[in-house]
Amino acid sequence: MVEAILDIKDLRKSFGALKATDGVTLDLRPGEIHALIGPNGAGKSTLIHQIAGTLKPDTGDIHFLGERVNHLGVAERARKGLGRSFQVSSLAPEFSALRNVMLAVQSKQGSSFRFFKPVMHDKSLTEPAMAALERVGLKDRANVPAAELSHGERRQLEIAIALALDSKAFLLDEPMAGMGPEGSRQLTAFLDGLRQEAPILLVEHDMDAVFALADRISVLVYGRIIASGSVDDIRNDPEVRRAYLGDPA
Ligand SMILES: Nc1ncnc2c1ncn2[C@@H]1O[C@H](COP(=O)(O)OP(=O)(O)OP(=O)(O)O)[C@@H](O)[C@H]1O
Repeated sequence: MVEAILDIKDLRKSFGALKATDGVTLDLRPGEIHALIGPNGAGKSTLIHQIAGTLKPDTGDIHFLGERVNHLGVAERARKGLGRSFQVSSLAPEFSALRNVMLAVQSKQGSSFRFFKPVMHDKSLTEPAMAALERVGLKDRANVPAAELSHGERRQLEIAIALALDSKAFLLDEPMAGMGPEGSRQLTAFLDGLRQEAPILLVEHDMDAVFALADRISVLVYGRIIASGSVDDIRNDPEVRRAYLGDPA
């Protein structure tokens, strides 16, 4: 069996009486896009935040590249190669797109201060940062402050940062949100290729994108995975159709 890059076992998280994550077990294998779908409030973002390290699970295990990472903070997980793009952005809004990616390159190189070189002229930072921006289609927006980018462009910028960090897996929470049809098409094509580099756990409401991209789909309802399988399995699953895809009960 193929070793999973990311392995989640029996994860649980409650907010008061609400079981937002209720015993979730799933994995992410090399080369795949594993989509996580479910109705609003099903617990998709809560799950992604626990995997990324921004939220602490009550119980359960998260293994990344064979190592238990429950105790690690978000920055440490990112440095180990867990790349992410969230609904709530983690960008430095006043910095340009380029500078935001350069910060990631710099953190990966392990040097937080450079006394002898003005950073914006340091090619060891600017070149990989520009390359990452070019890959996500933001080269022409490199000098625009993150705060002035559109919602969709900020998502692209977060993916560029994840690329610059040499991510070994990507956690993407609704990357299509706020994109027009053309933007969604471009991002779909980009993610299609990205899976070769590192597998993607994709939370997405855009079902066209999910059905076009996913190798596997897991369906989350009330914090539980009610079904997991191929696109065809999920499309034809009567319980999924009732709970999520809108069939009458
Ligand atoms: N910090 C919190 N405190 C209390 N309840 C929370 C908190 N975060 C999320 N919840 C609740 O947990 C449940 C799951 O929310 P979550 O945002 O994970 O769902 P989701 O599937 O991502 O929804 P959407 O598709 O709308 O983004 C919801 O009922 C939500 O109200």
